Amino acid sequence: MALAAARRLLLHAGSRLGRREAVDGARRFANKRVLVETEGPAVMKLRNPPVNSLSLECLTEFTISLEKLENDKSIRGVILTSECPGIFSAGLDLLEMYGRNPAHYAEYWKNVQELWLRLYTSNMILVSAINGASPAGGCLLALCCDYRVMADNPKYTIGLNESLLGIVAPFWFKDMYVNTIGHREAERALQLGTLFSPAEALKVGVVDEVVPEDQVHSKARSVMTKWLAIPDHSRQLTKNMMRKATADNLIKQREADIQNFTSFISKDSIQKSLHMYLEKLKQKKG
Ligand SMILES: CCCCC/C=C\C/C=C\CCC/C=C/C(=O)SCCNC(=O)CCNC(=O)[C@H](O)C(C)(C)COP(=O)(O)OP(=O)(O)OC[C@H]1O[C@@H](n2cnc3c(N)ncnc32)[C@H](O)[C@@H]1OP(=O)(O)O
Repeated sequence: MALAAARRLLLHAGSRLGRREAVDGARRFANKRVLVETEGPAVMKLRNPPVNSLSLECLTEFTISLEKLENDKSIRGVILTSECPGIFSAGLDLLEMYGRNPAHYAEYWKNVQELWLRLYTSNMILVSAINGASPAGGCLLALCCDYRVMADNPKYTIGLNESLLGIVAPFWFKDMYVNTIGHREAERALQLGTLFSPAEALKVGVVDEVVPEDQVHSKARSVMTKWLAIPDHSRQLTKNMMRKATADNLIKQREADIQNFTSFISKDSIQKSLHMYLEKLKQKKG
């Protein structure tokens, strides 16, 4: 209930802000964690420092921004990128999955599902400009896009690394990985929790193109121009034909998937794994 109210408030605030900035001629709208520019090809920038982790608030704002763009019939495509230097997204927020209660886990997972379904089945053209590290949920965001351009910086890695955390990527993460890189590569990468360098990601097909870091946005724009030249109706029907079965697989068992996640993540052994992983992240600094 509280989240629904927050969502209504954000939508309302978002549209007020959108109107005001449009009057200023700025053609953009924003909430705290997501900035959307609609001048030229629309660009959606995640800005949830330090690492663009997908907290509940961030997921909510992301979903609302996407909804607003979907409702604007003049917007046919969106470039998804990050405002946090060196990080595309660190994925799901570990602090939403650690040390909370089952009701919180259920609420969080419902929102993860919601964002995924919206992104994966969007009628808009989605191009990701991957300008930093993109593990797990960060990779998931990129995989939802129709085309992925990644910055050529060996420090940036991408992949579904859940098994390294002692957790398991759910079946719909797995399905999308299989759809993108094929069964054998997905099986190996999921078990090993592989984080691919840009060159490896290109080779295996996790990304479509790797370009020098200073060209990642211009390349994403030129890709968008090419895709915008295709008639919407035929492209959308084709996209739907390719993705519907995967999305439907979650839609028909959303509630069971929430229950699965909640009981899995609540286990003492899984909480212990997450604790150790969080400690490792802290120690890396010291
Ligand atoms: C058969 C049964 C099956 C049942 C299955 C059912 C359901 C499925 C169950 C679970 C599915 C869960 C799916 C999970 C998906 C995810 O996305 S999990 C998150 C994975 N993400 C990561 O592993 C990334 C971890 N982070 C990093 O590697 C690095 O932070 C970095 C992104 C490369 C950035 O490095 P750097 O710039 O050096 O920054 P720091 O490491 O110093 O980090 C800064 C602070 O940010 C905190 N942080 C980092 N990542 C996260 C995160 N994902 N969530 C929350 N917080 C994060 C980090 O701890 C630092 O915090 P402090 O400053 O120390 O407080």
